[in-house]
Amino acid sequence: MTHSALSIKNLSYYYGERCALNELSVDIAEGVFFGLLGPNGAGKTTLMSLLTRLLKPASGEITVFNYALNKQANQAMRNIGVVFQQSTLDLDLSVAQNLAYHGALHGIAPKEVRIRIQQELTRFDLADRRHERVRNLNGGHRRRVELARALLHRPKLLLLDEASAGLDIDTRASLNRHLRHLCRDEGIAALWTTHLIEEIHEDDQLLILNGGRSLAQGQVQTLLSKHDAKNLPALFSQLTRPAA
Ligand SMILES: Nc1ncnc2c1ncn2[C@@H]1O[C@H](COP(=O)(O)OP(=O)(O)OP(=O)(O)O)[C@@H](O)[C@H]1O
Repeated sequence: MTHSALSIKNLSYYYGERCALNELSVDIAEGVFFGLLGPNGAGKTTLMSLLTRLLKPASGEITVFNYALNKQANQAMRNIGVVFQQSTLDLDLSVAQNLAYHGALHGIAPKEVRIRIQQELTRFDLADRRHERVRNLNGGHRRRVELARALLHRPKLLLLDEASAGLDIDTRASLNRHLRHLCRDEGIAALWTTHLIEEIHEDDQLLILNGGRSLAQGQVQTLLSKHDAKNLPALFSQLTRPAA
């Protein structure tokens, strides 16, 4: 039986009068790579901020592995790993130091932290860079360090806000592939937000968000048949085109 990793029900958020998210509902099962596609201003970062408790919803419910985010925040947050749009690495610390701080923040014993750092850096092909300052790494390697850090406390749900922003095409594709393997091989659920259509595949689960509203949700192939669209770019422009 598959379990729900993330359940969002009727979630709304306002900046003053401006509605940034309007009654959004989403369900993501464990082990699923879930794409969230939306143009600039769609509400992607607002959603990420609500999911990580940086913002408080105006209304609605968020549940992570059956823990209500507002009432059982510690249990819910323990299951979440995050990669924000803007890098949050300390450039003057080494790769290993950045990860060690994260481990300490999560209350993991130092010996165990050292073991996990080695495991995660090996997974991302960065073991030989562990003592290097983050400042000396290129953009793709920095992103991999952020992913390694996000996984250090062994979360079962990863939230990635435009994690591939600013990377070249090959590095973006490799990061995207890596995430898909994590979902498939380790049962981790990932919410991958992007405004780049090519990062979404035809067998992915997808939410198209625009103006804070869900325009479509489901498996891409099913959505294409339902809306009689020949491919995802066509569907996206059909759904997001302003009314004449
Ligand atoms: N701090 C803020 N104050 C007022 N309005 C805001 C604020 N942050 C975002 N908004 C507005 O809320 C809406 C959703 O913005 P959000 O940043 O969540 O979208 P996004 O999909 O992440 O966009 P992008 O792809 O450009 O990062 C937009 O209309 C935006 O202008």
